[in-house]
Amino acid sequence: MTSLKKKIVLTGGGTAGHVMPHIAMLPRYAKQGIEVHYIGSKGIEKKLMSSHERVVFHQISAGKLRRYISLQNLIDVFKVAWGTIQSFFILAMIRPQLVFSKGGFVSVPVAVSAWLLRIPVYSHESDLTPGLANKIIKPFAQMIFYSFPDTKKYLDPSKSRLVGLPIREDLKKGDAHRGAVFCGLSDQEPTVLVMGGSLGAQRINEALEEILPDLVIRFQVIHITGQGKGLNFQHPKYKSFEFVGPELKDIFALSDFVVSRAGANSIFEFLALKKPMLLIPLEIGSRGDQVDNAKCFAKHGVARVLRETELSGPALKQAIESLDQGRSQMTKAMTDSFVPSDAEGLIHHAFGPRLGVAAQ
Ligand SMILES: CC(=O)N[C@H]1[C@@H](OP(=O)(O)OP(=O)(O)OC[C@H]2O[C@@H](n3ccc(=O)[nH]c3=O)[C@H](O)[C@@H]2O)O[C@H](CO)[C@@H](O)[C@@H]1O
Repeated sequence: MTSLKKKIVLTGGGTAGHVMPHIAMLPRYAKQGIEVHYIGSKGIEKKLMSSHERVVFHQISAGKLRRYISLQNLIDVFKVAWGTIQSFFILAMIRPQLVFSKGGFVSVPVAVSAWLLRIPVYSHESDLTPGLANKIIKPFAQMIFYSFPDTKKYLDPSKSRLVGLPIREDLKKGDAHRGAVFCGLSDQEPTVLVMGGSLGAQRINEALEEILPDLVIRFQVIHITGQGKGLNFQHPKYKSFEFVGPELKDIFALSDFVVSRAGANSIFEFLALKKPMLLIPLEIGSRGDQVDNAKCFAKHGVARVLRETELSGPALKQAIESLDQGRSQMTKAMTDSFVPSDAEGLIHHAFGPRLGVAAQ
């Protein structure tokens, strides 16, 4: 029997990109008195959720959805099967009104178990083209929400809805001075932030290393390198981090523009904060989702793109200088955003009836 308490189960993981939109939604659930559970693996989702006291985290075994032949795939079949059994019993115990999946390999066993238990499954696609997890989840889901208007053509119109990408509200409250103090830099000098998504990007780091001695003549450089991918470069105008937690909002506020991978969360955050961006989408060894994300932003004049296959020190330097010159034009183009600016509609119009939340 379904209890009367409003409960939601969240799932998704593997990289921060599959967790951040859930974090963005947490204050909204709290405001509505909704009890939040998270089913995930021992990976990044556990780490990121552990600082949120109101979320009950349930760890399951997870495998990876690989697109190539590997012995590891066989082992992972058993891990996924065990993860499905674990999810089934966890969901049977919680009996939430719905499961909300953000994709990533851990979400598939949770969605399948929810479907077996007749618990409605909703999913959200961050990227322009649907990822493997969402493709698998599609038949089990009541509705797939999406971020980019162009995603519409990949989904069934009666079972999908454009809502944008939930951004952490907190990111809009950054302070440049606080950012400068945190980085040991000045808040009066032009500053560029270089980041390679939540995992860092070795190729971007290498190209940057080549041009750093030149770049710091003109700019302060903040570099988010990714775990274990730091450089041996020291300069008073260069500051690097492996990963940044709550201080990221202040770093964003301090930065005049950004050089980044084209992960959906990152680029929607830059758009919301009106940060001009040079995107170097992950291309080599990827399904190409970031290439599509970047192309779409470039088409709307809110990003410039440097292809990974053309990436080199000199190409990066030239692209940064050219972006610096075209910054104000890009900021102007960001004023009329081509996507919904927030995802309030998600909770009120989509989940609302299930969770007993009135539309506002
Ligand atoms: C290698 C890989 O599979 N990448 C995928 C992954 O990227 P990735 O996990 O890098 O995802 P995104 O760039 O979308 O999001 C990264 C998130 O981490 C945050 N952040 C980053 C660095 C940091 O120091 N602190 C911090 O909080 C960013 O602000 C952002 O919210 O998910 C994205 C969204 O589905 C996809 O588009 C990417 O293709």
